[in-house]
Amino acid sequence: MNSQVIALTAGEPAGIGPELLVMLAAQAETFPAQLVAVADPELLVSRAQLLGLPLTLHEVSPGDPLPPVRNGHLAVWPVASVVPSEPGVIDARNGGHVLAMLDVAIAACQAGHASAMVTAPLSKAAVIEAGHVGFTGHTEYLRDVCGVEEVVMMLACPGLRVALATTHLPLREVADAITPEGLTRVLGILAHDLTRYFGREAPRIAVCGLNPHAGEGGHLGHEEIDVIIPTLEALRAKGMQLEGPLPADTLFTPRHLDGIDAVLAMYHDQGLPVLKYAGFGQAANITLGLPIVRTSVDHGTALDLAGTGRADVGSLVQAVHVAIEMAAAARD
Ligand SMILES: NC(=O)c1ccc[n+]([C@@H]2O[C@H](COP(=O)([O-])OP(=O)(O)OC[C@H]3O[C@@H](n4cnc5c(N)ncnc54)[C@H](O)[C@@H]3O)[C@@H](O)[C@H]2O)c1
Ligand SMILES: N[C@H](C(=O)O)[C@H](O)COP(=O)(O)O
Repeated sequence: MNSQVIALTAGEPAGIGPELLVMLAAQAETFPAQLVAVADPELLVSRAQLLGLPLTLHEVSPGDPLPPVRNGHLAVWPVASVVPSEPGVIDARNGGHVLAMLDVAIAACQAGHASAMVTAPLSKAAVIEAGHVGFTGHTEYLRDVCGVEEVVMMLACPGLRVALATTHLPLREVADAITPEGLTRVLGILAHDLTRYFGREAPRIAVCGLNPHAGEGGHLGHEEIDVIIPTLEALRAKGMQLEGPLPADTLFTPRHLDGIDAVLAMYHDQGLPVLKYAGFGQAANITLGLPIVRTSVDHGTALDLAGTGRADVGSLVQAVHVAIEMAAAARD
């Protein structure tokens, strides 16, 4: 009997999430933990039938005893979808269902029925169109439901960790969102959780500039001089090991990354393209700063692949392994 229980939310019903959960169930015995889907059981069964994959479901409630781990078997905490779902065709009426699965997984982690939650991809648009105006992603939703002021999105693949100073913001709003207070909170959470979950004592963090060539001494933007440099100096004075701000175009080269535990990028598409180029399919998305452990895949709903069986389960496998390692470290 494994002591860890990992709650897996199925994400957008029309996307690849449900079939990735079925693929994961096929290799359940390879994980040193019990996997529990938080999903619509009928949907999982229909995707398994469509792809010709083995699946026996065991419907239970959070806190109930779980069945023995066997390949092709999966425990499920049922959350019914609102309308039946066709692969690749989003129906926003299921947007609330997607959040309901998250709520069940979060509550299970908070109650100690799960050691961690791992999320399959959702469609932000579908959730917003279901009436959840202001929704921007799992990361911010978890922050709000867990009642913390700040969280940090970090994606990690073998050899590289990239965290973000700002997450799901229109590019036009990014510069104004980079403040001394925000950067201080983000760097504090990043350093703290690199130690707590990944054993990096006194972690070294390389920080990107915002502007081309880190502002070129103020000729190509002032955010480095006005905000980033003074914030890093203040944090260095308190003992944090910070490099930069460095020009983002050359920071992601082997010489600069040598000995660095994580890079802090200023915005989503400054850091994530590099990470996904380096490790798409074997990376995990990790939310730092939460009172619970949450990881996710490095990809989206891939509607073009849904129902084809061609989606790669690699990132979900990695996300589960990272969640198991983090939950074990948190328990120590
Ligand atoms: N964790 C999450 O919930 C998450 C993450 C990223 C994007 N999204 C959402 O997903 C939706 C689609 O986003 P997108 O088009 O930018 O990215 P996407 O990752 O869904 O697709 C980008 C490309 O990668 C391919 N791809 C994605 N996952 C794959 C897999 N497992 N195996 C093989 N190929 C794969 C797709 O076929 C597509 O060509 C958006 O609504 C976005 O917000 C959610
Ligand atoms: N920014 C993530 C990515 O590009 O992979 C993705 O949108 C998921 O974010 P959440 O985990 O906050 O939903």
